[in-house]
Amino acid sequence: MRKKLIAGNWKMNQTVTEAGHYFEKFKVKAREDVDLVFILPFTDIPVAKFFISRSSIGLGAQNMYPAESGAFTGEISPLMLKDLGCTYVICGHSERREILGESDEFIARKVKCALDHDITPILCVGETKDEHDAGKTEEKIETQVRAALEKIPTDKVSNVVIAYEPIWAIGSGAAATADEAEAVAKLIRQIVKNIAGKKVSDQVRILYGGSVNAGNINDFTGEKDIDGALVGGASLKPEEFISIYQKA
Ligand SMILES: O=C(CO)COP(=O)(O)O
Repeated sequence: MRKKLIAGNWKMNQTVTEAGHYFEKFKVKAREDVDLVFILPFTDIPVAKFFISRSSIGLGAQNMYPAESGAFTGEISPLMLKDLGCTYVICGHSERREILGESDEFIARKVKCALDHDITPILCVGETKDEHDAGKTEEKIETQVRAALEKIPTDKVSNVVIAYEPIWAIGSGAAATADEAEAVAKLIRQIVKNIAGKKVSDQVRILYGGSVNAGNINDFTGEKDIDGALVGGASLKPEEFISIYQKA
C-alpha cells in the first residue's frame, strides 16, 4: 500500500519574514495516511524547521548540486540539505529544465546523488503544450523517466517519487483532467515496471502537479495510479494548502 504524499512547492516565493507569518498560521491536524512536505526556497528552510520541528511535516529543497562540496559557486550540496533537515529534493522541475537549461543527463546525476545521501528525489517530468498537441506526450515522458532511472540500482528505484507535471497545466489555472493525469501516471508505472520490475513499480509513488487546488485534489487522488500532488500556487495560501492535505 503506497502512502499518499502532498508536497507544496513554493518556487521563488516568500521572504524569511513572510515564511514566518505563514507558519504562524499553519495549524494542521496530522494524518497517518498522508505525508505532508514543504519544498521551500533554501533561505526559508531554517524558519520552517523552527515551526514544524515537533510535527511529522517533512522538508525539502527545490534543487541540489550533485556533489558533496567544492568549487560550485551558488550551489547547495546534499550534505548541506541534510544538515538543514531536508529529506526531499525536487530534481528536474520543468522550470529548471526550460529556463535554466538542465538536461536529462544532469538531472539523472542529481537523482542518483540524492538517493546516495538518503534524500528522496522528486523527479519531475512533463510535456510542453506543443508536444501535448502533437501527440508526443508518451515519448517525452518515457525519455525523461528512462534517463533518470536507468542508471540507478533497481532496489533504489522505489525510493524515487515521480511527479507528472504537464507544463501547459502549471500555473495556468487549467489543470489536466483526472483521466489525462491517470493515463500518464499509468504509463509512468509501466515504464518503471519495464526498468525495475513489478514489485518496484507497485511501490513507487507518482504525483500529479499543475493547477492543483482544494477543489480538484480529490479528482486526482481518487485515481488508481496517482498517489498525491505537487502543489505550486495553492501551497502559498495556508488555509487552502491545509484543505488540500485534508481532502487528499
Ligand atoms: O509546478 C508546480 C509544482 O511544482 C505546479 O504549480 P501550480 O500548482 O502553481 O500550477
